[in-house]
Amino acid sequence: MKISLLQMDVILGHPSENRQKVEKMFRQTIEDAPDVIVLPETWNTGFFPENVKELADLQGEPSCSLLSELAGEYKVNIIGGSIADNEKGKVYNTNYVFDRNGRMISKYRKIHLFSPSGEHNFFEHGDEISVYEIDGVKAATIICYDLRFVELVRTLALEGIQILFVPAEWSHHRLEHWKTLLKARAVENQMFVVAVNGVGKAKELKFCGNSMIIDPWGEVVACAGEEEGVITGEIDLSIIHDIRERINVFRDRRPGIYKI
Ligand SMILES: NC(=O)CCC(=O)C(=O)O
Repeated sequence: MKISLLQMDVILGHPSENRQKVEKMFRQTIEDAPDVIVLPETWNTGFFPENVKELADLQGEPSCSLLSELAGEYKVNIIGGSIADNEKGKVYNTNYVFDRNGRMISKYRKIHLFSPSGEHNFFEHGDEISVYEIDGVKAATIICYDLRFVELVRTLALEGIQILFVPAEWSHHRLEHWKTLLKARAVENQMFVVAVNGVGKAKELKFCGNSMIIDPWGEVVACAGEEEGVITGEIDLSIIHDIRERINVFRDRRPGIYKI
């Protein structure tokens, strides 16, 4: 499976420019013939302007129509990063996923809002996980700060996912946390982790890029720098079977002892 990561410099507070940018980057990327294209967090508004409620999409529109059309036209799966999404006056940080026919197959709302930036004062949190299949492979999306919650990712692993997608707008101050936590989630859950971060700045906040694909052994398959651009990597899903044969942590777990 070939996966392309759109590492964007999202323009804070300018959704229509960001949609144009996504379309342009997407059309460049498609020349690599990927099976899956992944976007970063809040790529419509940026993370996040004070007037996010006014700028947010209305129940996914117009961003969902754009992604659905691109997915259908180019017959490619799209993990739509996340968008600020206004539903009945409440704003959610929402991931939508589209299959090769342009059909929406998953909707996930960020469960853990990043309180140090006051995200909880502007957004509502989601309450549900969403597991989906792309080309027959079980996968799920979590969003940025969700990465710190080991319980959430283990829950998804126990649902049988093989690929975890992580759109983000992660701060440069915590670049080492980003790299370490992505690797840890891949190794401890014996799955692929595909993480797409932003670059550039939103006011004082600088994002660290370093979008990457990590295999279940913790090896980095592809990694971006700190500039806007696209990276593509190929993953071999048979590695999962191999590692679980050799070190079967799912068989050896002792859930009766754990408090979570
Ligand atoms: N957008 C976010 O959720 C930011 C999370 C972050 O930077 C972190 O350190 O966690």
